[in-house]
Amino acid sequence: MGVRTEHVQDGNIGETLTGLAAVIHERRGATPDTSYTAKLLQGEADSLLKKLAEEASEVIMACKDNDHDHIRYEAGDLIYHLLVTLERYGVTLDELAGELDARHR
Ligand SMILES: N=c1c2ncn([C@@H]3O[C@H](COP(=O)(O)OP(=O)(O)OP(=O)(O)O)[C@@H](O)[C@H]3O)c2ncn1[C@@H]1O[C@H](COP(=O)(O)O)[C@@H](O)[C@H]1O
Repeated sequence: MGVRTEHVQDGNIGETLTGLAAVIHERRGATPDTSYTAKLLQGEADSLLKKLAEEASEVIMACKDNDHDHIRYEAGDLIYHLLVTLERYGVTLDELAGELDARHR
């Protein structure tokens, strides 16, 4: 686990996810030497998928500890790695939104 963020202000989830997904998309063309995201996008697919599973486990462990700040921090890692995974496999955020919307209409 990296340095835990103890105090954060609320944000706008739509803007945040859209902005982060756009940066991740741009990293398709970046060099893996300078960008962790580019390394996940261009390296072995299994390395990314393993990382995704690890991050999910870290969220679960934080929940077991009932540690609010830690849950938020690990959820951030999980969502970031999920966004990288969606980018790598060509699923857009608009598609994801459509999938979720179709379930509660
Ligand atoms: N949002 C993130 C983001 N969240 C998490 N991470 C990385 O995901 C990794 C998480 O790994 P771990 O949980 O294993 O934590 P760790 O501290 O590295 O390792 P351990 O101590 O657990 O062994 C860390 O390397 C984090 O830096 C992220 N890396 C990048 N971004 C964003 O992605 C965009 C592109 O950044 P570059 O990757 O630098 O191009 C930018 O907007 C960044 O802010």
